Amino acid sequence: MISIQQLSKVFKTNTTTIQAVDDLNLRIDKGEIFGVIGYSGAGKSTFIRLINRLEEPTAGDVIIDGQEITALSKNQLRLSRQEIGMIFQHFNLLWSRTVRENIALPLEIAGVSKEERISRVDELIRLVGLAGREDAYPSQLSGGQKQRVGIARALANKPKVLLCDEATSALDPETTDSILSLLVDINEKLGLTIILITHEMHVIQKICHRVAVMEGGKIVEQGEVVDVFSHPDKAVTKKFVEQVMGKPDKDITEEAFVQSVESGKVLRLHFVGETANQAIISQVAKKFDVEINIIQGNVKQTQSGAYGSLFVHVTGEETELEQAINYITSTSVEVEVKTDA
Ligand SMILES: Nc1ncnc2c1ncn2[C@@H]1O[C@H](COP(=O)(O)OP(=O)(O)OP(=O)(O)O)[C@@H](O)[C@H]1O
Repeated sequence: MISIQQLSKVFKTNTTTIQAVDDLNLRIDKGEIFGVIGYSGAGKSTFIRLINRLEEPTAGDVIIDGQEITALSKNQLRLSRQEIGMIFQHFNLLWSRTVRENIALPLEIAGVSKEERISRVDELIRLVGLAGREDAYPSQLSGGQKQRVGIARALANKPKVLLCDEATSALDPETTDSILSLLVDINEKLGLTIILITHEMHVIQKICHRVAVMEGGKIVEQGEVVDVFSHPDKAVTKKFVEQVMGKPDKDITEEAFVQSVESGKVLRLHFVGETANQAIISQVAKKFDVEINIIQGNVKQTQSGAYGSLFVHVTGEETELEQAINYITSTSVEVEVKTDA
């Protein structure tokens, strides 16, 4: 759906030259939720604004659904932008217009008839969960509601792509989650391709299929979210993974527990991908005559399955224990035996 080739942006001021985006290459599939994460100054905002040419590239190409965006004239670009919706951290709503009027604005600009506008706006209001608030002004809305208006407005012209520029950064955690769920819902219902930029790994974990990590204007690492979570390569990626997983578990309590058990086995079960969805613990407890105690665990759901580990103590007859471990190993859960008491 989107192909980005050797994309660069250099800002020149009187005193300095800043390479904000440096030779980016990326392919994003149709229907994908693709996240770009990076710290402040990494070049994320510049990158996302280059996609719809809110920022003009210094070099490189952006191709969306076969159309070379970077080759369009100003007039062609205006039309083409109707197919690229965008939402912003601070919503960018018109304060003098109601919810309904804000959502209708891009339809007015596109020359859609009044009758059609009314029915499209009604449909969008239902889609984003704003029924009952149609006639409110932005100043009367909560942050989450304002972003819902932003999303409805971005979707008004049925775009192929939705760009999200730190869309949840101004929201509290609970509202963030409700907006992220709405984005997943829209992605699934409409098959919309979504590109988002963020500095929060939680956002990536919750809704993205793939992620690219940006640093110094470059993409330093990219892949499926679970793969990046389980094998972060670069130091910057490891720090982002720690944001949601905490520091790698080398904690004293684990060692102390391993020392203290008198029978059974202490295992660490590693989940990467689909497996955590299979309720493996309850299956093992039902199939084999063993007791399983979960000592500690940290498993996060991502769009492409779960990632994390569980630290468990399993007790029972030796043969049952062995069969249980063999069974777990036969799934894609990785088993690490910490003790053999
Ligand atoms: N209009 C501009 N003129 C000059 N320099 C700019 C301009 N816009 C961005 N930059 C510089 O480009 C670099 C990348 O900025 P950008 O805003 O894209 O990063 P970011 O990862 O989105 O960070 P943040 O989340 O803080 O916005 C920074 O060094 C920034 O100062």
